[in-house]
Amino acid sequence: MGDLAIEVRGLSHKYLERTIYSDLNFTVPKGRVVALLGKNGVGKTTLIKILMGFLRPMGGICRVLGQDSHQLQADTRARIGLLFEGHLAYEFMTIEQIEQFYAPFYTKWRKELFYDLVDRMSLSKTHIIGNMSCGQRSQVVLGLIFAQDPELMILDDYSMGLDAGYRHLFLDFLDQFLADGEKTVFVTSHVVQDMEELVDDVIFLHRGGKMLQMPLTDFTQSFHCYEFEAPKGNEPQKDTFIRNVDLMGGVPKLFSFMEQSQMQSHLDDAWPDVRLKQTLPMSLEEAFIGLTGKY
Ligand SMILES: Nc1ncnc2c1ncn2[C@@H]1O[C@H](COP(=O)(O)OP(=O)(O)OP(=O)(O)O)[C@@H](O)[C@H]1O
Repeated sequence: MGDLAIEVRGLSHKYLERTIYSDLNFTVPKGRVVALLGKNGVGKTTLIKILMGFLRPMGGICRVLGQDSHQLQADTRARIGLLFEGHLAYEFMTIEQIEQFYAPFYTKWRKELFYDLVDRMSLSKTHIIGNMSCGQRSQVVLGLIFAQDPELMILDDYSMGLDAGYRHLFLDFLDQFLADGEKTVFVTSHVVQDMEELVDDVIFLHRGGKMLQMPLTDFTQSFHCYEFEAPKGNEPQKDTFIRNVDLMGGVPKLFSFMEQSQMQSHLDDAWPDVRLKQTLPMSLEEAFIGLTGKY
């Protein structure tokens, strides 16, 4: 238990009649980098609200650094660096003022890390945050999070508004932050390709709360994309083993965790006119879409 940064057991939540999760279970061991991936609206931000105690779940257990998430003590919160929807509440402050405002709350405050990131924007320290671009504000927020030197970083869509250069700069900072192997990061992102270098485990969250958690390397090795041929109108459909079928783009493809020979046997039984042609290489983003669908 003491080795878990996040523990979610039997979690359920609803908005009116809409079930977001009915029995969500996963853990984030300390020292791991875990990405929560899912399509728009599956409940990623809701989960982060629950983890931080902003929202009380309707059922189940949610513990963060060993404490119930809706009863997190102030000293536990100070060990968590949170990026929440990329926004800053104190937009009337200047760069200098916000750094001075945050510093006393954190015992391990590292001012130099804040300025290391923020100085790269070549803005005066007296620049008011409310007058910055969306990406510049994100940069300030990220600087504030790194300066906290948190044990656990929870990042809800860190890429918001950052251009490709600043996004990669952030990833470099994150790499340094992770260097001692003791920090934990729980991240949601729509920039799936960034996750390839960064994360140890992925959690795919689907609509209605079904999920799949596995080491990223297991996912990339075991999830396959097959080109197939089938008589028109007799293409295979999704089932337990066929996770998705894509007929757009000229090359008909199906996606599955099954090896090619097993999948061909399955097709022989279920779709006798369908023949697999070859395994196609996939980027992580293509695999994500293959698993979750385009829409
Ligand atoms: N306070 C609320 N009241 C009613 N419905 C809500 C509320 N907050 C979120 N929802 C709905 O719950 C679902 C999950 O929302 P959430 O913001 O957690 O999704 P998400 O996975 O973070 O999406 P995105 O990737 O677009 O940021 C959405 O359908 C959303 O419309």
